[in-house]
Amino acid sequence: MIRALTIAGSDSGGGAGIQADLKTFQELDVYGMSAITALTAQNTLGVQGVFPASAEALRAQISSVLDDIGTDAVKTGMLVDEERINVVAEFAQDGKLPKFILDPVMIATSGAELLDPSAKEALMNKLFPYAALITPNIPEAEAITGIEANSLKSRKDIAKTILSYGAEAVLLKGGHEEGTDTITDIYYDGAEFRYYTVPKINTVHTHGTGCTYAAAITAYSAANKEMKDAIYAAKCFIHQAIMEASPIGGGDGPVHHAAHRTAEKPPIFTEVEQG
Ligand SMILES: Nc1ncnc2c1ncn2[C@@H]1O[C@H](COP(=O)(O)OP(=O)(O)OP(=O)(O)O)[C@@H](O)[C@H]1O
Ligand SMILES: Cc1ncc(COP(=O)(O)O)c(N)n1
Repeated sequence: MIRALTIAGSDSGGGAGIQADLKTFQELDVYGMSAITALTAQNTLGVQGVFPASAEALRAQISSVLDDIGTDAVKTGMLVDEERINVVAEFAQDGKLPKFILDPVMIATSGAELLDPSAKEALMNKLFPYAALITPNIPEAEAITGIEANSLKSRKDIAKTILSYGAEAVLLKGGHEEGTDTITDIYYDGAEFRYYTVPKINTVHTHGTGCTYAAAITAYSAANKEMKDAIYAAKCFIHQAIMEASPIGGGDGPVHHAAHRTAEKPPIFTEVEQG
């Protein structure tokens, strides 16, 4: 059985965070495990409360899972603050986080703060160097680098800057791009840029897209797909999940994690450029 561990926050509404990750792992036939960084009281309208797990509780969860079951890949999502980042960094420094997919979650779609802004440097300095892939969305990438993502050139500069912190690769997600008919995610690994372009789906039901996408990349990496192939397969999975997202609740509904079972394969245009 292929195994994957997610270290992230719990979304009581079931659309993002740990819940999205475990649903995605299950859909992709990967045995899912979790270490919870915080409970959030959350629904499709927003985040009503955040209740961090103690550093001790977080460390104990990760140790319990790794000491007995082990894992083939690890994903991180909401890490709350520097204290919890330090716990994850202990495991990273000990070489215990294989195929580490780091989703630098900072602010929820609804606007809620999921990472203390003063913890940004710790995330970059203590965890980025251990990541196989970092998956920022546009606002996160701008906050990390201080570069405005207003052109292709600036996006490529952002990818290069993030990679310079020591990760193996970066995937700059384009979901927040405005005024376009297509969305492009940009991959960079120091040797090449790879552009994954899809038609934009006209929907507000995108709660959990970032978590689900990174979880699918983690699942495919755990199953030994090369990173670029894992991203392509995950892109297909997330696109189908957004296409069939449901208007559950009164706000921005969650993506449909089981959509890949029945939905048609989306057109994904891939372009490669030496970098
Ligand atoms: N309207 C859309 N149509 C097609 N693909 C989309 C759409 N919105 C997001 N995506 C895709 O979903 C994935 C997640 O991208 P996004 O930039 O929204 O991440 P995120 O902001 O971290 O997600 P979240 O909404 O969970 O915070 C990317 O592959 C992106 O291209
Ligand atoms: C626990 C948790 N983790 C991550 C997100 C980000 O997801 P989104 O931006 O889709 O709200 C979230 N809302 N909640």
